[in-house]
Amino acid sequence: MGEQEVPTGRGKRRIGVMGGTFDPIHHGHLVAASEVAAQFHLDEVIFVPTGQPWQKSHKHVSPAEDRYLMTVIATASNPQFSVSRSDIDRSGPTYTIDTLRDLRAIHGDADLFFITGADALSQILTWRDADELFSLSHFIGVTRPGHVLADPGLPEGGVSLVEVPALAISSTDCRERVAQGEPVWYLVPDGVVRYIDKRQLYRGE
Ligand SMILES: Nc1ncnc2c1ncn2[C@@H]1O[C@H](COP(=O)(O)OP(=O)(O)OP(=O)(O)O)[C@@H](O)[C@H]1O
Ligand SMILES: O=C(O)c1ccc[n+]([C@@H]2O[C@H](COP(=O)([O-])O)[C@@H](O)[C@H]2O)c1
Repeated sequence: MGEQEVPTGRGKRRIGVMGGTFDPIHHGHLVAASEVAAQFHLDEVIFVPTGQPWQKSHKHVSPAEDRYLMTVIATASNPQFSVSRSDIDRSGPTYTIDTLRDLRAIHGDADLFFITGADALSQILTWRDADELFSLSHFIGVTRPGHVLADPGLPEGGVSLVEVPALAISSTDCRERVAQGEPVWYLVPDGVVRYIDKRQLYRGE
């Protein structure tokens, strides 16, 4: 495991921000957050489920409350992990610029590190107010099987590229497996398997 040098204020709290639709949250998300927390000496990682992910508006997305609760269940046992309702409680489409402004308002002068997989990172210049994003947070792009990890042209020093253990898991695949009656044990945390079953998520998709 590498140790990462990143620009930061001395003595400031270091907070990772893991945004995602988490429909459902899976071990790929959790391993990415855990690995970045270790490599970047983060004090905590806040998972932020999206409210209305506008770039997924053509797809069916499960109710925000279900995605929030699955994220809480998945992260509950790790004292470094917490979950924010910021995006699901804000009305309208979810933009990371708003997420980061909300977190900055709450966490004062902490250093923020927004974690994205290689696929999300490659799209980042299409995000709302992309130019301003990089003044609010450092960005960390992580490897993801099937995707090329590269700096998509962010301002100098705005992004770090990090290798994390490869888990070829996607939420899409998990949903399809449930719909077809196939197991998702060990792809998602046990409590999330139980929650999907209890709420009958993804059955008719
Ligand atoms: N297996 C994985 N390894 C590394 N990063 C991942 C992995 N799966 C998702 N991510 C990253 O986690 C963040 C949230 O992802 P998201 O909730 O959209 O999951 P997903 O599996 O990509 O979902 P879907 O298949 O529905 O698009 C994104 O930055 C994404 O790139
Ligand atoms: O800000 C934007 O315009 C924007 C566009 C697409 C995705 N994002 C964020 O990227 C993160 C991963 O998104 P997704 O759709 O891959 O689950 C999540 O925090 C989203 O809010 C943000």
